[in-house]
Amino acid sequence: MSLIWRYISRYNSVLFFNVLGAFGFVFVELGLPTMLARLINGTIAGEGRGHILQITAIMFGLAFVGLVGRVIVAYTTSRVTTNMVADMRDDLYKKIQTFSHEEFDRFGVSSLVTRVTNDAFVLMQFAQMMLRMGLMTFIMMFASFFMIARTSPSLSWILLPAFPVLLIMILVVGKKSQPLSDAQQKNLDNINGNLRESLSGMRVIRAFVREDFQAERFETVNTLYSTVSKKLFRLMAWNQPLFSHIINLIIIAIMWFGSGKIASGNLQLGNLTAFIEYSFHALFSFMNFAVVFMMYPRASVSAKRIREVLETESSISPNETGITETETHGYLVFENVSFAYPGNTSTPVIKDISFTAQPGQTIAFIGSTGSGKSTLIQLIPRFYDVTKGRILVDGHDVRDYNLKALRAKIGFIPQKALLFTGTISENLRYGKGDASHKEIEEASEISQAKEFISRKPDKFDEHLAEGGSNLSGGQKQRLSIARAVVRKPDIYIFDDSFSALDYKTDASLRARLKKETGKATVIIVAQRISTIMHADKIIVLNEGEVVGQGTHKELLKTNQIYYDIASSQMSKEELA
Ligand SMILES: Nc1ncnc2c1ncn2[C@@H]1O[C@H](COP(=O)(O)OP(=O)(O)OP(=O)(O)O)[C@@H](O)[C@H]1O
Repeated sequence: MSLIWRYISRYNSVLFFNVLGAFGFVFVELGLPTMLARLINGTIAGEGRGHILQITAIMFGLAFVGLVGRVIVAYTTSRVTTNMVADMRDDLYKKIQTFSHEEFDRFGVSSLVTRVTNDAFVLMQFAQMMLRMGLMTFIMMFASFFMIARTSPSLSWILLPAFPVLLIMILVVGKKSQPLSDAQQKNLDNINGNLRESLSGMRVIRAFVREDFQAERFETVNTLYSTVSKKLFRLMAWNQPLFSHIINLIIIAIMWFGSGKIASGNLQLGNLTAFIEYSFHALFSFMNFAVVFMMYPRASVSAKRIREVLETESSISPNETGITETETHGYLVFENVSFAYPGNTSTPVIKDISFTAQPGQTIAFIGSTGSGKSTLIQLIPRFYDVTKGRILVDGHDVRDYNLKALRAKIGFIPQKALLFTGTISENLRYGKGDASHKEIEEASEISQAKEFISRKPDKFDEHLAEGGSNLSGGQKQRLSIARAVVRKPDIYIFDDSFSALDYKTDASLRARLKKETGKATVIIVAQRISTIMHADKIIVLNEGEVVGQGTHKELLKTNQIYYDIASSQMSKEELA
């Protein structure tokens, strides 16, 4: 509730009209039976046509006010709740953007998607119910009781037993539905996760002819979701008919006792009619209020999930007031750096690594798979923070930098090239919005992408599908390199970014890149010896430790692991 209030209270003036509309509506709904009672009583008492006309005119007027009240409530409710959910999603998105990879790993991408889409939607539905019905029924309930007591205090007692019964029903349903709502949202996370994985991995699924297997997996999570949903809806399904049944019993009782009172001359017919109407309003308001209350557990689960995201502080602080300018550019120092993934602190993936890199130098990392190469380079732009030791960029600890300024120094080219929906030029300008056409052309030339771009019908305006899926792996890698080159960073980090290129393109790209990155520091992770053999320094990693450093020639002589990798890829003549 507090989360919803935090958002809807931003629209106080619209809310004011909502409350006004609700009061107007209640006034009319209770005013009409009051007028009806006067009409019936007056007619029976033999008051003339003038009286009937007067009351009918007032009832017309009231009905019109009621219409306006309803429209105001519906309009203001829709306005406030759509704004609420839009604001909430904006805040969630902004928050998620600040998350480090640790938080992404912890929440899981699918769960974050469900929280932003479905959980926010559940809250919107709840807020709509609350504003449309909750407030109105609340006012209606109290106003009806007042009118009931005023019309016939001696009949009012009939209503009393209904409320504890209805209250117990509400509480039982509320208590039972909370864990079911919780499970329902978690199962929805699982459906999302399953769907994400299987849709993005469709090619692998087809290649391995595992459609049936995947369909079974989907069916399992889908069945789990529907089983829990059925339980929840079954619980809800009993409610409304039971409520209506109790209300009907009470109305019958009122008619029974009311008729007795009319017969004995203690109650007028018009007053009984109005009393029944008031009782309907009181009981139905209570029922509607109960519906809102029963939606509460589900909404509170969603609110909790949204609050979890909004209240999570990123383990990597953006350090807004940190260093933004440095005197030197491209100096990189690792000082006894160790790192363990969060939640796995007992087994460090990087162990006590030290090295230095200077502008103009190329430092390469090689090692068996899982030796920690990708992890190590992710520490430089602070995707994760070191567990021990420190990393210095241009003489300052990376943690002392303004995070954006630190990342602006770095051109990171990830292992898996990811492009965004849009044109090629939009993708190339991703890191430098104001780059000229000449700059993006130059960058694509350096990254050996210009040739295939020129063969595209729309050249740089060629549209790329989601994730760049209408390009080959090598083309995506070349564009992802060009995107980094456009920024002209101080430090380039290539995380096995040449793996999808053929040997010839790989060689020409590195030759052009060498010229371009003359003053920059280049860090390369690669599996291919040919990609890194010309590096100024090659660092051999094994199980997170440095087991050798030197040039290609030196390592061939001194390092067995390096020699083994090299000999598996090069001929004897090349090795000699
Ligand atoms: N997000 C993560 N959470 C926990 N452990 C991880 C995570 N990412 C990687 N690891 C583990 O860290 C170790 C090093 O992985 P890393 O990706 O750095 O190796 P790599 O040398 O780059 O391998 P490759 O050459 O296959 O890409 C591996 O044992 C891996 O299982």
